[in-house]
Amino acid sequence: MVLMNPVISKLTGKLVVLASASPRRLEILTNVGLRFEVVPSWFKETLDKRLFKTPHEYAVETAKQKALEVAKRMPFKHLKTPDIVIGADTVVTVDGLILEKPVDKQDAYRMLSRLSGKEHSVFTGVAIILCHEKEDEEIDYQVIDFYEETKVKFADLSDDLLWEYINSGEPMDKAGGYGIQALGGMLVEYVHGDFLNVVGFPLNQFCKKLGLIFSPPGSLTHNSTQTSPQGSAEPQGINDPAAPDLTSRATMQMQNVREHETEDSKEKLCKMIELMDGFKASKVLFTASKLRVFDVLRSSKTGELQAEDVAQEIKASMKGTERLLEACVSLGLLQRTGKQYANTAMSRHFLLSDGPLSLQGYIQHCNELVWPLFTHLETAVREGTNQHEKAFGKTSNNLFQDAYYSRHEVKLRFMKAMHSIARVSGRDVATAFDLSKYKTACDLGGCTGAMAYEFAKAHPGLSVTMFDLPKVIEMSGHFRPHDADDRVSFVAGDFFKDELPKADVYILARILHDWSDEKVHILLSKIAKACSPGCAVLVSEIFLDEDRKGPSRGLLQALSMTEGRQRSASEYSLLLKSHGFTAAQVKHTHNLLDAILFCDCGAATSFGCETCYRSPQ
Ligand SMILES: C[S@@+](CC[C@H](N)C(=O)[O-])C[C@H]1O[C@@H](n2cnc3c(N)ncnc32)[C@H](O)[C@@H]1O
Repeated sequence: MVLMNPVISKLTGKLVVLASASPRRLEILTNVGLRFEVVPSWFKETLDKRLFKTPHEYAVETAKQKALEVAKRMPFKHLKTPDIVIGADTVVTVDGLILEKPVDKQDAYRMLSRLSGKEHSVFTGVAIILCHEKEDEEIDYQVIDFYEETKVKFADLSDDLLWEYINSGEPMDKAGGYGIQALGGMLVEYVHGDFLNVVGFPLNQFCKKLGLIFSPPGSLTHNSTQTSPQGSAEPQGINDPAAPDLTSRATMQMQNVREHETEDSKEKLCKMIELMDGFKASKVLFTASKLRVFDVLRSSKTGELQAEDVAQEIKASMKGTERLLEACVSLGLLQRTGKQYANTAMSRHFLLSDGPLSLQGYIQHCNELVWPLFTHLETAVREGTNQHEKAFGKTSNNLFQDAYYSRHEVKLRFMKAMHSIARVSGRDVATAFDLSKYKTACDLGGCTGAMAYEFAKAHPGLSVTMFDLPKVIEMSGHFRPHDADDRVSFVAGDFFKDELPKADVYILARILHDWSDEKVHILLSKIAKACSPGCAVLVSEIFLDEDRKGPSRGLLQALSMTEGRQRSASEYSLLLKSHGFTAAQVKHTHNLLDAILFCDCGAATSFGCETCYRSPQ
């Protein structure tokens, strides 16, 4: 018997297409009464997994590409336009690895023994493509996507059992090398989450999503009315004798749609207000930092002060101080009990000038340098140039030599800014990859050495040479940590002109984005020349999403850049590839900077390359 799901019934009369040849997905959807055509996708599953922050993003993107390929092909090859195309992709992940379908029995054995005795995750990404034919016969594709995660634990599996299972042939066409719905069920100790998700399709969430598309929250669920995804009401079922009064139902429906729209527009308004006031919030943070409000509160005996005491300490007016403190409370930078103000955990963490993770240096840089540049944004956009001259009355052909290092206090401020970001992100960058096989590293443009010290701390066998312009090296002593490691040494030079120190790993942290492709090629060719076979290059930057739609931190920074540009991980990979470096591993650290490790494994050993895992050549 088929239990007629009211949501599934909404699809009656529509051309629904499943863009998958998987018999398991076909069975799951047929069992709930869905009528559909199967058009297997021609999309090759070749997306570079390393470019995705999480396995589910990879699965969702693959599902989306599979479904879009079918949706776009059908009007030409099949001469009909589907209403809905469903795509799905299932991956298994364990120990940070994505397991796909095994290529042979040995591969299946490797996968299954990795899963033995452990919990792993099964992710299915699903994409629902709604195809709308427009008046000009163009087709509009609306994509709704989601994913489901289920945790599965395997029992400890003996080699005999594994080989018996592998020889049954079942693992070969299945992600992770097993099928839970058949013999593979014997391997499983427990399942947490949607079982059908492990089989290949998260039916429950799929139905919920269809419910949201065809009957958004608040609308009537009676199957004789329907709300389109855009929110317009469409009364149906005129001939249904059991249907209640259609006019009042349609009116209620419209009311619900309007409520929904009101909620939606309120959310949009909040977002707009946040954007309009964003600059005020930044300036409050900059000013409170510059006036040392957070340090003053910390150094009081009880950690809290009244507004008048703060005003006295920072030598400012009572009225202005009170307004500033109140604004800080509203932004979560301070807390207030009665008349007493105190730091919040966030400000204790990042805003005390001597804290290990202090962002004070960077905040002052934003206030004194980035802020004036942004006040000329309109001209910068019109002219396509950096507004250094307008903001500071000086041209800057070379950002570092002409702008940052022209005056002592500006140089110090810039170095403090770099230092604070390197302190906050350095540990995550330094520990992003296993560098234990390397003995020497060179941090090119290492500034204060903060990143170099983090690398030395994270890798006990590594000596790090910090290389930067002479004007920087002469001041780096100011930033030397009290427990400075003597495996860090300093060399002065210009990386475009001078010979680079020899090293096994070259670190480029926030260097390449400052330069045009042309300059990047000059620097990379110098690194390639200094490199011996087997050496590596570690690039750490904000990586733009591949579609350049985010992260906004990177795209906003680009607006005040001079000759440089922000790039995606694959753009960096292309630049390095032309100098013989292969992108080996990508790490999204969830901190301020991400990282890619490139290797020059042209002369890999007969065992293959341990960094990029390429087979022997
Ligand atoms: C954006 S900062 C990055 C600092 C550091 N790598 C970090 O992540 O904190 C760029 C660094 O490159 C250095 N630099 C710029 N041009 C250089 C050159 N021609 N030779 C050597 N270093 C240079 C600057 O002095 C500065 O320290």
